[in-house]
Amino acid sequence: MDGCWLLLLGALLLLLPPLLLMEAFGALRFRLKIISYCALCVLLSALAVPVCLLKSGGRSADNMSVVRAFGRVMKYVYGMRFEVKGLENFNIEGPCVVISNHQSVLDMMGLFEILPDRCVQIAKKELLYAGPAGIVAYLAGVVYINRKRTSDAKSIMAEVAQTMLKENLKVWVYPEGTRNNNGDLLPFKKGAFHLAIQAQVPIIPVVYASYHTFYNQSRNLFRTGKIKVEVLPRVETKDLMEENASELTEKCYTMMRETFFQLSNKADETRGSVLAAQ
Ligand SMILES: CCCCCCCCCCCCCCCCC(=O)SCCNC(=O)CCNC(=O)[C@H](O)C(C)(C)COP(=O)(O)OP(=O)(O)OC[C@H]1O[C@@H](n2cnc3c(N)ncnc32)[C@H](O)[C@@H]1OP(=O)(O)O
Ligand SMILES: CCCCCCCC/C=C\CCCCCCCC(=O)OC[C@@H](O)COP(=O)(O)O
Repeated sequence: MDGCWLLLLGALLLLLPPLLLMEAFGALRFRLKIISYCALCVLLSALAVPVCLLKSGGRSADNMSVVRAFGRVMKYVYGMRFEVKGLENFNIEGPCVVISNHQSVLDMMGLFEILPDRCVQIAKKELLYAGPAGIVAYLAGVVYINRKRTSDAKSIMAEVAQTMLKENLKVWVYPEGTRNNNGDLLPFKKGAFHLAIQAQVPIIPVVYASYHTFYNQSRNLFRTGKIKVEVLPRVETKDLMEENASELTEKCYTMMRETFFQLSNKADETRGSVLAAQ
């Protein structure tokens, strides 16, 4: 009997190094792929900077179409395909606030896939220091906010409400406020909804299905895949006041969460925590 246990232990000890090696190799491969993705973003940005400068001579939302054209290269390199529904909902006269869920740095591919003309994003100020990517985003009109200084962020958003009307801009906000890949949506921050109410412009919610089948940081998974996207019908904000911001936030959150589960083929929201646990 003792011999049996020893044999089993020996087999386990023999298996352990290759298993650990495979795990380490998986982690390394995942890291390298993410680093190469970021490097490609930086490289494409460096190529786009002079084109933006030649096109507009400085910072302008028109440059975003240049960034979009360069950015669309990435989906071919990383084998991402998109299935988009409701694109016609972007066809509205005048400015609006676009809100979408934010899962990972890979979202840049999904952003450039459907980004309408003259649409700028709200981004955390740290991205300004991402070398050429920060510079090209600045040239394309991206608005940087300091999330740690809420009062500064709010006053910048209040300025954006004026600018978007003056310059006929769409503004893309990630209302979760950070990347989140846990198989559910995080509760929404309220900045996007105050912005839409202050400017009295509609909100267009956009939902990307969960990446869990092809991308998961905790499982070192990053392979090619298909991403379902749905652009939902606009939500009007006309005649809403500041005190309505919370209910507007709740309404959009509920609608987007439902769509997120539908697109991600989840029967109900409890699946979210199951995926998070994987
Ligand atoms: C060339 C190819 C390669 C290219 C690569 C580069 C290309 C670059 C181009 C694309 C760039 C894309 C970049 C994407 C980047 C994405 C990000 O960085 S996501 C992170 C940053 N974005 C956000 O954080 C936006 C979402 N956050 C908010 O809107 C927040 O609300 C906030 C304004 C930051 C404030 O944060 P916080 O205080 O934590 O938030 P709340 O809980 O919502 O609010 C507290 C309180 O304040 C009220 N309030 C909020 N906003 C306002 C307002 N504007 N006016 C008045 N009052 C406001 C809110 O109602 C709450 O009060 P209440 O009493 O509890 O209701
Ligand atoms: C010359 C110096 C060169 C320095 C290069 C630095 C490396 C730059 C790395 C990546 C550049 C690609 C940037 C693509 C834009 C990514 C947008 C994004 O997904 O940001 C995350 C942000 O939304 C939320 O951040 P958190 O989840 O809160 O954290």
